[in-house]
Amino acid sequence: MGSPGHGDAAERDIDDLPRNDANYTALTPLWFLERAAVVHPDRAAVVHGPVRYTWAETYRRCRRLASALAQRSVGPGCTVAVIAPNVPALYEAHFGVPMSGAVVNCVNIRLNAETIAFLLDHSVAEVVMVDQEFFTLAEESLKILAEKKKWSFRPPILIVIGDPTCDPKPLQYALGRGAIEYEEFLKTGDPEFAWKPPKDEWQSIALGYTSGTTSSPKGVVLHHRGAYVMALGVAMVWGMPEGAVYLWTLPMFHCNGWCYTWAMAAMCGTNICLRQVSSKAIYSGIVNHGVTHMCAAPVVFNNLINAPASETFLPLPRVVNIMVAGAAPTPSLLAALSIRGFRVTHTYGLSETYGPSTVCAWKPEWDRLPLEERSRLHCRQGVRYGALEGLDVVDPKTMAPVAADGKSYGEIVMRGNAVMKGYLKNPKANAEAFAGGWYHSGDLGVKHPDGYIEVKDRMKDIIISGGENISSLEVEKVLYAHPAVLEASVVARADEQWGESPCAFVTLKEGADSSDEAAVAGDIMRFCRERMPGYWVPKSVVFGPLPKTATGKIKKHELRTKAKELGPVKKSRM
Ligand SMILES: Nc1ncnc2c1ncn2[C@@H]1O[C@H](COP(=O)(O)OP(=O)(O)OP(=O)(O)O)[C@@H](O)[C@H]1O
Repeated sequence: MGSPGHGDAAERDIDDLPRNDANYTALTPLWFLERAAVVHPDRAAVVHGPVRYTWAETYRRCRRLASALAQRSVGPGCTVAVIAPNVPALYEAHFGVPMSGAVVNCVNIRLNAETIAFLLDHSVAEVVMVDQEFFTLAEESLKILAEKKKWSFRPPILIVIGDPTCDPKPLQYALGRGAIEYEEFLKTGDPEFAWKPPKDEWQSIALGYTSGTTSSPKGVVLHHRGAYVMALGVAMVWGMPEGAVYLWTLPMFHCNGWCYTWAMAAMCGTNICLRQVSSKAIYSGIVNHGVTHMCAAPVVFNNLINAPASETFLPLPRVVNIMVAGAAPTPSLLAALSIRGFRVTHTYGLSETYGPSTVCAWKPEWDRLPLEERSRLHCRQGVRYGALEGLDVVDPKTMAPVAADGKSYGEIVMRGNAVMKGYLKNPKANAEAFAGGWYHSGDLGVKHPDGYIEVKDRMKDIIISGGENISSLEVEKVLYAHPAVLEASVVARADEQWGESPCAFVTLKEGADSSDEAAVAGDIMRFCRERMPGYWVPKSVVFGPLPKTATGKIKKHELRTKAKELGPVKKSRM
């Protein structure tokens, strides 16, 4: 069969035009900073207490950082670890470190010294930048590392980040121990440093370790291309306007703040730093700084809606957009936020996908539905980001998509430019994670007839009772609707009769009558029985505070250990 249209193949050269320096450049989010400094040089870029840097200043500071690192031979192939809460230096590291060619590794500040020693060793960190409050933690980690490596230990360059909003003593201590002060380090760098973008967009920009809620930490490596694509993708999905004021309620060390670090430069917005997240600090940011956007795990927003009136500022002075992800929000949480005037966007993703990769894209026709129905639909994790090319729910063995019936369980898998390069030095984990040409999330979900996916559980969290799957998330949704429940988490407990049965760990709201725990537990079980199949109802309810990760996720593995300590649920005599 001849080719359609005019002429023969030799005459068509539509695909023969070559790339050159004028029409092709490696994608990187670093250019966003250069542009922000040109477009809005005087606009506040980073605000932290009395500290305020404009975009022009931020660009100069980042170039200084890159130059100071380069002068010490820190460049491509090197890793710079940063141990800090949400302070300006951590934001600057997202640009300054990759501008030197090196990779930024933002370390979770809630880890212990042994784990940090493991990470610094694994990533071969050449530089450790540490906030003054965490200096002794870093010192302890380096001591552990030195003991382990013995003669082969090459101490990294140790930089301490001082914070004028804090007690100066820890800073003085760090300086006395020979650490270089961050501001002094910056002074050694050139503010006009001619940084170079990566030659290849596949070059690594960031390394982040998984929090280890399901296994030991794995080093997730991200590239410049993915960071660029996602920086634009996360702004687009939210309809984020130019000049947005973003409150850092989400740790920047958690997947680079879901790429909002780089996105804020793309949008020439203002970053409001928060050392410590509290409901009071959030409302104060909204009132005093004009915050328009913030992200966090459900637990942060759950605290916000349950905050005492003295810490609350309602009605909100303007619409405040919040993005919730990191764990499943419940319909009751979404409804409560909506009633208070927050515009909620629900997204879902993992460290391995640069943060969120699905969004429960809102449909205008849902506006007409009753609040309860709206919240139920909104709890679903939704559809893929524009920045992700593939997402499905499949049978993990055959890779065949499950039926879009809202019932058939499968594994959620992703593919595209917003999927990590891989785990650092872990070929076995990479082979498993990328089996069949997809990234395997380890999350179980269903696909609804409208194409929206819904996470049902982590594969490791699903409860199998008498051969039936019970989604711990579904049980939690109901528990959160109980008027006395502040927080709840459900795990499997061994059961003599059914193999496993749900065990609920619950924290009660302030003011709830907890004098008779057995009576409250009975009431909770009754409440569940009226709203779910009998075999879903928790057979045990344990009261107390719930263990959480730095990002506010409930540590289910610790609860599973507690459930194990309780021993099996005895066979009931009928
Ligand atoms: N909107 C959401 N709804 C339900 N679950 C979510 C949502 N967003 C994230 N998650 C859960 O969080 C997980 C990703 O979390 P993250 O990448 O931060 O790893 P982690 O749990 O902190 O650590 P580790 O991978 O070591 O267990 C997802 O796999 C999913 O189980």
